[in-house]
Amino acid sequence: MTATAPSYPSVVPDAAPALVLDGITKTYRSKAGGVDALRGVTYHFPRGSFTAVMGPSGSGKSTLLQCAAGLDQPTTGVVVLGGVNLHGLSEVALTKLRREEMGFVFQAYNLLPSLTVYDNVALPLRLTGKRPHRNDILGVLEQVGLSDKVKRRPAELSGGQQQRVAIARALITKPSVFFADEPTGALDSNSSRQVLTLLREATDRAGQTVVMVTHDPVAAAYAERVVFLSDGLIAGHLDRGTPGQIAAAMSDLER
Ligand SMILES: Nc1ncnc2c1ncn2[C@@H]1O[C@H](COP(=O)(O)OP(=O)(O)OP(=O)(O)O)[C@@H](O)[C@H]1O
Repeated sequence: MTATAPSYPSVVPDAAPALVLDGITKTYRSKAGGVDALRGVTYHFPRGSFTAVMGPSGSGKSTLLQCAAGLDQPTTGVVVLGGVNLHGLSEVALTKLRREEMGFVFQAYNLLPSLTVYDNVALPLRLTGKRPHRNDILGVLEQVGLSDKVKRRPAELSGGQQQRVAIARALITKPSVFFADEPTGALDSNSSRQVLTLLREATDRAGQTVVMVTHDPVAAAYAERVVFLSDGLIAGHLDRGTPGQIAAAMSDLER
């Protein structure tokens, strides 16, 4: 891939972190025995930061994201998002928090095939009982460069365009934290660059926080910090690394 190096934010992160992981462990139990996917992860994600999470296959990246977003429960430890401790929240309260404060961008775009682009983007507002305003929907679609695709259905779009719809859908609720799991995994370099630039802008312009799991050092270089996981633990971090430096750090981990 040949993405150009991103610029970094002038935003100074607030003192209160957007997201806190405190002593997170996660053990999956199965008939074959337990798997310790996370073995004690403590990390503060500053407000307005863009953090990439990398690590070898099976190191616990997706598990970390799932626990941080309240999609799965840690075995022990605490997740605090925007000052709210997720532990002990009812499923209803957690769903509300997810819909209002979190945006999700996954490798599979998860758009509803029967809805138009416009209605896919309006959906999160409808789910929270808010009336979507046409100008707001058109505004985010313009932001992601899809003003001319409003009436299309997902199957009539390229992968990169579908992912940009998914980002518009995540942007519409103005979430404080974006969780992205391999958001460019299925995209070519040009589409990847567009998607990563949108995530970068969410932090730089709107002060939102992005946590992105990726295998791709070029994608990770859009973040100001890469946190490396190894065997369920944070093994270190790299600030403002180039793709080459990030790839070298990954090779060291995989040795
Ligand atoms: N539902 C599950 N049941 C049992 N074990 C699981 C489950 N989900 C994940 N694991 C195990 O937990 C560990 C961490 O998995 P996880 O998917 O978080 O890793 P990852 O770093 O995201 O991997 P990859 O890069 O391959 O996607 C692995 O050993 C995996 O096999």
